[in-house]
Amino acid sequence: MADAPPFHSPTTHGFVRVAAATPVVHTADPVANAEEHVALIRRAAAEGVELLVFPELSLSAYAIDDLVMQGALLDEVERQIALLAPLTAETGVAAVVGAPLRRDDRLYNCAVVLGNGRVLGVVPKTYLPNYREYYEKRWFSAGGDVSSHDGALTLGDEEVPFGTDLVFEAADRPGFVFAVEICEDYWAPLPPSTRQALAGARILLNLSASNIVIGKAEERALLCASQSARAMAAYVFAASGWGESTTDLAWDGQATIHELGACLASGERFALESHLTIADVDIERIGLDRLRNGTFADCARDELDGYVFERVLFEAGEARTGGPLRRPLDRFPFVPDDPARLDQDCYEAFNIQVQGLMRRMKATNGERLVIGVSGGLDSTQALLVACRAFDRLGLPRTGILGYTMPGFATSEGTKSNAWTLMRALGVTGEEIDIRPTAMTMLEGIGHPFAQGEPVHDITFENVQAGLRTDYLFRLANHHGAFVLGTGDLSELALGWATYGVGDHMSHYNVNGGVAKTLIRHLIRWVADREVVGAEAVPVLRGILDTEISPELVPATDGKIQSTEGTVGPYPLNDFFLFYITRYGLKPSKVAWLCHEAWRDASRGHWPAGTPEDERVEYDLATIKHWLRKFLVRFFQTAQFKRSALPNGPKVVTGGSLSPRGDWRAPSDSTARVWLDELEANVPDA
Ligand SMILES: Nc1ncnc2c1ncn2[C@@H]1O[C@H](COP(=O)(O)OP(=O)(O)OC[C@H]2O[C@@H]([n+]3cccc(C(=O)O)c3)[C@H](O)[C@@H]2O)[C@@H](O)[C@H]1O
Ligand SMILES: Nc1ncnc2c1ncn2[C@@H]1O[C@H](COP(=O)(O)OP(=O)(O)OP(=O)(O)O)[C@@H](O)[C@H]1O
Ligand SMILES: NC(=O)CC[C@H](N)C(=O)O
Repeated sequence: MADAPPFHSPTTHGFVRVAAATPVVHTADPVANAEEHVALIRRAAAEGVELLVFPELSLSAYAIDDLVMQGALLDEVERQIALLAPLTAETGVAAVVGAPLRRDDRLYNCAVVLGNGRVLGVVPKTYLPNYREYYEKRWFSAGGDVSSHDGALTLGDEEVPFGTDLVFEAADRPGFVFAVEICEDYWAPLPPSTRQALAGARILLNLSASNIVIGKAEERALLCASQSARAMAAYVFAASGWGESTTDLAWDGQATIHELGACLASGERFALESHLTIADVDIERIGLDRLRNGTFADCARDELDGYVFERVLFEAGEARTGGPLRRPLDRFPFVPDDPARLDQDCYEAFNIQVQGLMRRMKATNGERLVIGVSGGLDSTQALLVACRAFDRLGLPRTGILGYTMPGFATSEGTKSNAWTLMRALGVTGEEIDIRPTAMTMLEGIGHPFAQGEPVHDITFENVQAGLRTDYLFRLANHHGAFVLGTGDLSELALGWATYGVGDHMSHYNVNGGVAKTLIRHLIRWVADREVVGAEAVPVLRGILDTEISPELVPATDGKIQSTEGTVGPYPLNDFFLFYITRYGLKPSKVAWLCHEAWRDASRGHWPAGTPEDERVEYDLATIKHWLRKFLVRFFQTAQFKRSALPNGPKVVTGGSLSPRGDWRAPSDSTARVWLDELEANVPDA
């Protein structure tokens, strides 16, 4: 039996390591340029790169004007291609180089794809710029109508596939399919890479020689980002830099790698040394996203009518890339590290919540709502949303009826936070002690706690959670109000709520679309910006410092009931939730990514405002332990709660778990397939 693929390799988890090369250019000197190529291919191999793209006309240089028509130069370019090809077998790197090549009395501006020691194929440039500073039609023929079915290209003694209809596919690595276009091609309204993607290419390469003028780098990055988003692909862009002739123009050597709209890596511009820009692209995620988004396949059916792409097969070989992962990876998928992005996300999340509630208040002519205020994170966030909604609707905050309802395990700390918060926000505060009613119910059902026995089981917990909800619903009737729900997305993922007659139910829930890790930052954001006034800021900071607890079971030996002690740390659960619901990734990949993100607290960035004591790390065994529990909760035991949810807005792309807002699943399923995959593919140590 073959050995299991190495767990700690990006290749095992569906990544391909790609690079954009920025060689120092030697004007009209193919021999010197080939030397730069050799050095960069070797360096790429040492970095575990599997696919490397060079700039446009990288073997001749781009800005050589009429010299590109010289026989000596064209012959030398062909000789250097023949010398470079074997290096791709020796190193295992597939390399795409730029070259002017002749066929049938025409000269083409080409991308030459080298792999497995030979020329796999040659793709001519489709769109030749011939305006302002560009004169390409003076030298080159446009390749748009060149099809590999109309004949090969002769290079030395070899006949190689030649056309704009080529996509290159690794026979031994599902989804490792790439295609190439050349500079101006992606300035066209319909770049060739669009159809290449529809034909199955997941990695799109652009060999470019784009002179730099003010503002151009931003424009190129925009095109790369948008093409990677629209074509649902990775887009690798390599522009020529230092050494290109500055007779009339200048060259910055921009190199970027984008995937599904996001920038994974960008190289140094205006550098004087040859260098590589490297990133691991997730071809599996691209495949899953295309699968999920039916529009991609529908568009392929419409737009590929009449186009026949030729698949050129090559061998990618065994996994050579070791960890760590070479791409940005947020520890908190719902909470970006970048402060500007986090600010924007908080602004949007808070306003989505506020707008959702305002619409419902308007639609019901509501002027009052009731909410249970515990002094915990979720009810605090819902209360902040309510205050802002009331302010914007011009309603007095006294119409928000906050009830703090101490039970058998409510601590003085949270109760006093609840009161301070309600007072600081100027809402109507009331207190209802639920213990006498809870005792009556426990007695009525014959529960041993009513006889003085310290039995703190699920029934004991749910009697309290249920009574609070019962009170809130009847108070709503009594005051002509509706009940504002507080349960968050992470709790819904875990089924961490009391079903039906419990905190699971409300008339409208503003938090159901917000993950717990984001709720923390939202409260911080509201406090920092004094969105609901300055008075509540100190108590909001105090609430952020309180351990998360349902406070349904009394503390033992001074230790309060810890939610995260039972369900696992929310940062891990939110990580699992995001990758499983948003992309449908396998548990083993989620575990590996999570380990990459969390194994070393000193690596990478933390979202602004993360306290020092929350900057922790997790080993693989811990991650596997909690992921196992998550899978059971998420796939097996919690869905019935999600199948019956109150209304509330979808907030994050990671998904809403409402059966109407996004996630649909059976309430009687099993977690077996996910657990089996986890056990089979994640080592214990
Ligand atoms: N698939 C399915 N279809 C229909 N019914 C199903 C079912 N699976 C279980 N059930 C039934 O559902 C009941 C179990 O569900 P449920 O009554 O909700 O009870 P359960 O999930 O066992 O307990 C609620 C949990 O949430 C925690 N909680 C409660 C309140 C607030 C917070 C918080 O911190 O936010 C946490 C609490 O500590 C406790 O661990 C059982 O009667 C079971 O028979
Ligand atoms: N002592 C309490 N007084 C009033 N309402 C409560 C009390 N305890 C719980 N609730 C209500 O039940 C909901 C669920 O309780 P839970 O403890 O999960 O939430 P929380 O305390 O707001 O937030 P977190 O789960 O982040 O601690 C609360 O949001 C609140 O609306
Ligand atoms: N080499 C090219 O195709 C350059 C054209 C491209 N539109 C540019 O502005 O850089």
